[in-house]
Amino acid sequence: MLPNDRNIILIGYRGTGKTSVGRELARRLNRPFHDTDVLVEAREGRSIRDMVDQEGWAFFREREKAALRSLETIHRCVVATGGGAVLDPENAGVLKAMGWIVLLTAEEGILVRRMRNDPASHGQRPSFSAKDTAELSEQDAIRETTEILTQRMPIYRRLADLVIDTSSATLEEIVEEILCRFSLNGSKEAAASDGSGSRGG
Ligand SMILES: Nc1ncnc2c1ncn2[C@@H]1O[C@H](COP(=O)(O)OP(=O)(O)O)[C@@H](O)[C@H]1O
Ligand SMILES: O=C(O)C1=C[C@@H](OP(=O)(O)O)[C@@H](O)[C@H](O)C1
Ligand SMILES: [Mg+2]
Repeated sequence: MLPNDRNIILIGYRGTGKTSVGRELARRLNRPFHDTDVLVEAREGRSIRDMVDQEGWAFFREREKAALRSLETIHRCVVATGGGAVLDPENAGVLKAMGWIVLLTAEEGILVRRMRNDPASHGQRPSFSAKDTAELSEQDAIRETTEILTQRMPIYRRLADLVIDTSSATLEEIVEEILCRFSLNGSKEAAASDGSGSRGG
């Protein structure tokens, strides 16, 4: 498979833009787009919030893992993962094998504000704590986000081939950066694989 035939996989915390960037990136590349949250909700016929409220987080994580497994053999696609998908080491291995991994990051306060302003949060982002997200003060939500990011960032960074801070970037700028780096990366890989990169000046 040519390097640029690889899948592009988006990882990162809730609200970093994986779904929005992934959808636009797929459009620009004219490639299929898969969002694991959407796959899980479609298969279960209910929202993530209902799944978690009625069955618990473990139920959702099992369905998320199955959704990821169903994507294992795809090529030339763009995949947006849910922010917690990488926590399962088997999922991390599947993602690493699936393609080129882009980690999206943003400052905690920006993430909290984006999620509070996102209508999709109610159904797709149930609280990790006992209190409902909407009941948390902004400060408590920032504190919760900071705590969870402290645990997750090492996992995210270990998997990432490219890291983009989205805190003050527009969707367009992020997509352009990924397209540019994907094409550069692809030509480097192609050169390395056919040896043309070794003929230095
Ligand atoms: N770069 C950005 N600048 C401003 N708002 C953004 C940006 N990326 C995403 N958003 C907004 O943040 C919210 C969450 O985006 P989403 O793509 O669902 O993120 P994720 O899939 O990582 O949770 C949405 O309301 C989206 O419009
Ligand atoms: O970070 C997480 O554990 C989660 C992130 C969400 O997806 P987004 O990252 O697309 O919001 C969704 O999978 C669920 O609420 C769990
Ligand atoms: Mg998403």
